Amino acid sequence: MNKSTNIVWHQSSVKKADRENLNNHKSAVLWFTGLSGSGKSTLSSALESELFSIGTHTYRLDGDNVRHGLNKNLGFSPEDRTENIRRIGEVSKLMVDAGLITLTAFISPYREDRDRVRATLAQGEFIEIYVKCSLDICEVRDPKGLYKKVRLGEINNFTGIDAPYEEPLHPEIIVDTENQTLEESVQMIIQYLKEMQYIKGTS
Ligand SMILES: Nc1ncnc2c1ncn2[C@@H]1O[C@H](COP(=O)(O)OS(=O)(=O)O)[C@@H](OP(=O)(O)O)[C@H]1O
Ligand SMILES: Nc1ncnc2c1ncn2[C@@H]1O[C@H](COP(=O)(O)OP(=O)(O)O)[C@@H](O)[C@H]1O
Repeated sequence: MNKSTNIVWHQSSVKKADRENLNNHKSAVLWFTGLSGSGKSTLSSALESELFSIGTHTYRLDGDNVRHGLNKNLGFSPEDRTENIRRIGEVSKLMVDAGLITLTAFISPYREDRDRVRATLAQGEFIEIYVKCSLDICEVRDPKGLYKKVRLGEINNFTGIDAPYEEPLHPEIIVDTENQTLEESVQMIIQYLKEMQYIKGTS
């Protein structure tokens, strides 16, 4: 709902296309989604390093980090998760407008919320990457000890346990972190970005 009235959109004289030309690559959001422990942070971080090393302008937004600041007033109820993703979507849109390849690492469990972000961006600017990993393996990995806390009854509404995760139906990319190495997943995404001409490169 828009509470503001009497507001008028102001066009910038420097356009997204100008920034993309200057950067020598397109801008887009790489939207990583998956269970806690599936590998969103690890993979998006490794990919950002790789993109940075080949001269790409990037920025990465990560669930835990954003919840320390911009979204510190939000919890894990369905409504708060929806608002979390809405805000991240808006921030991502600004970053795409700024010419960046933006990487986001949020569970983003609801299909409708992800699709809403997709709908705010232009065709091809939202690249959904499903970081696929079974709940069993995520729980074995338990990088932050959160699943252990869930089993001890210390955390409620945990995604995959007592809160839903809706798998993407038609993601642009699926990485299977149970069966692919980190490097294989990074290269798979780099390959996609080259093939679809977001970044320059052979193939
Ligand atoms: N109840 C519950 N459910 C899921 N996750 C929880 C919960 N409580 C805390 N955490 C920690 O918060 C991180 C998820 O935040 P997100 O902003 O990505 O979540 S969401 O997209 O709004 O669902 C998540 O980070 P990742 O493990 O990196 O996914 C957890 O570290
Ligand atoms: N192929 C892989 N890809 C990504 N992470 C992996 C892989 N194999 C094992 N891991 C491990 O799984 C854990 C994933 O944790 P993290 O990246 O924080 O997940 P998320 O951000 O989705 O919660 C890390 O400890 C990482 O080292």
